[in-house]
Amino acid sequence: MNWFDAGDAQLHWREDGDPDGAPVVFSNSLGTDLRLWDFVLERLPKKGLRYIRYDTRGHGLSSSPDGPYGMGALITDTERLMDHLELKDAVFVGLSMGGMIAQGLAVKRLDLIRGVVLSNTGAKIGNADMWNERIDAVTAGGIEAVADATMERWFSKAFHETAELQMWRNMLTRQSAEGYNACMSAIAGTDMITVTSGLRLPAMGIAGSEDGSTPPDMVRELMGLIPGAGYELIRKAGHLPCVEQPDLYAQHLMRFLDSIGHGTDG
Ligand SMILES: O=C(O)CCC(=O)CC(=O)O
Repeated sequence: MNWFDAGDAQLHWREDGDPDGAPVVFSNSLGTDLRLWDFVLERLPKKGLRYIRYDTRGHGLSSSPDGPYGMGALITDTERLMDHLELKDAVFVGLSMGGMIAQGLAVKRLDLIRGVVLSNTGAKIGNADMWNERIDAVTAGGIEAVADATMERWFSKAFHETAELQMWRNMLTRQSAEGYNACMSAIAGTDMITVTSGLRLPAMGIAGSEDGSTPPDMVRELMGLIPGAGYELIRKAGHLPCVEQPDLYAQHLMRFLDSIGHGTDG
């Protein structure tokens, strides 16, 4: 178990794979912790690549400083963790909120980032009314109050028939309500359209055909901002295709890494 003091937040992080390998950093979505990536990591090679993941502040085992947060704080946490671990030229895989962190970090510290996978995310997600409504609901009734609706957005119809759904619902409802709300404020205040349009780096988007949070059109539009970016649509998956379709997710990720020689170019 690893714990890093990022200043006003303490971050829980984990490392897998080859300690001497090329770094791949994973960043989670709202309401999840670093276990989000378990199924994908099981399918990735043990040699040549070093996998780093962490719990965003307000989530998992990381601390939950008083909110609201700005996206800048979430980006700075990640920057500090990567500096602490002396990571350079990493491929950064960010899902939803994690994808916003990826965009901001690439704009701020391109030296840290060799390429980005922007999964189930956008340059801007939702609008102020939508986020304020959800923050109010959680303030009044806790995360439980929004959990069923969230499962509808996160997972495909078929996944709702599985017993596993309850596990992910538990992950959501066991997050800190204060941390969850504080991160919603960060997303609500984020619009990356202008800055992401200036990014020039290898990039791939991943969307889920049944994503009720960040639908395929939103991801396609985002990838249209970055010249040369790839785009993959994963069918039979909602907002978390790394959970529902980990084989395909790992295959797309490996294809992207291979296409830029990450982990194979010495
Ligand atoms: O998943 C995220 O990081 C933000 C997008 C969202 O609202 C997810 C959800 O529907 O709960």
